[in-house]
Amino acid sequence: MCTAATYLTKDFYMGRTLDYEFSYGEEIAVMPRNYPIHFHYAGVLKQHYAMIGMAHMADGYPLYYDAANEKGLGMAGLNFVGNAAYAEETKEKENVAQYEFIPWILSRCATVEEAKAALGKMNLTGISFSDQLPSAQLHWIIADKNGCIVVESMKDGFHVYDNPAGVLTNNPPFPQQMFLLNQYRNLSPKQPENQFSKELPLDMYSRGMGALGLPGDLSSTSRFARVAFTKLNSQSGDTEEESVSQFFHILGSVDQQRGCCEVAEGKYEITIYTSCCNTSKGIYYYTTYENPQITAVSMHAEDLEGMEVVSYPMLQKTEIRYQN
Ligand SMILES: C[C@H](CCC(=O)NCCS(=O)(=O)O)[C@H]1CC[C@H]2[C@@H]3CC[C@@H]4C[C@H](O)CC[C@]4(C)[C@H]3C[C@H](O)[C@]12C
Repeated sequence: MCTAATYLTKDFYMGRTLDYEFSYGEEIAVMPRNYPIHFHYAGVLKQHYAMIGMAHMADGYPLYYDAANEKGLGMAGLNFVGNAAYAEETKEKENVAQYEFIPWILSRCATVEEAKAALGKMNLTGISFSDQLPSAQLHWIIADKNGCIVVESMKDGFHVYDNPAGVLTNNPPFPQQMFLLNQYRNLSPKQPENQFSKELPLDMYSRGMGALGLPGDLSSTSRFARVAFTKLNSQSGDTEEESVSQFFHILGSVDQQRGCCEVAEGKYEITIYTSCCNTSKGIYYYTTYENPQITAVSMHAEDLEGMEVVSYPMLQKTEIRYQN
């Protein structure tokens, strides 16, 4: 499972959790403007926007899971197993392999509006990167400070939806996830009035009762509702520290602790990493399961006129700061 969210304060933030029972070995990868991107169909793109994100490095080529470019546009791929279906190659449109979808968009689009236009011209195919890395069944969230969309390639076609909630998890398809929020329209961060019955003197025995009924489990529909509620009611200051801290709290609402989601005998899904990218400033913050201390990689600390991808393995060891 995975969960993604956007957050706007003075800057625009976007991030995700990556939940799984094993890691593909991912690193924070900065792709400078002159790194030649070899697209499967479209040939080599020699110059493009620089980007930063989490990627599996395959012989120097970054297979991005989530990233943002220097213009402030962000994009993340989340599992969409059983529903994702890619198209066959076509002559009518520009073909893009699913594994290169993120760099294809982020290399050329500065905004969600531009991304929407680019999506209209492309055809997403299911071709694999390699035999070892078969095609992943994903759907994507694309966002900037002015808007957010979801892209779902399914048997019944290629869908682009506006995403007013600015969140995404996994199955079912996005319109159904949004529909299910109707069930929770009564939830509130405020203390609820007794609407149940005038006959009963029902007591407000606790704080936080306004959101009673918000599901607490780890299913993708429950995580969708929980992270939407948390994000949309979120209050924070707008400094970098306050925004980043708040963002990690938002995704903290869907954090997966080892032991609570058994996917096979003795195998547990956990939140491998949580990211928060300040897409306005090109700073990628992350925590890992074993290292809850926030660590950052800044795109602008690298030579963005360079030609090679620079990548940093995630720091996995907790550093506890003793005060005495
Ligand atoms: C496993 C992850 C989703 C985790 C998740 O959601 N787990 C819950 C399962 S469930 O939702 O409950 O069913 C996904 C998210 C992004 C993916 C990579 C994208 C680039 C690249 C694409 C290539 O084609 C194949 C290899 C590749 C490295 C991909 C590997 C893997 O597929 C990644 C990590």
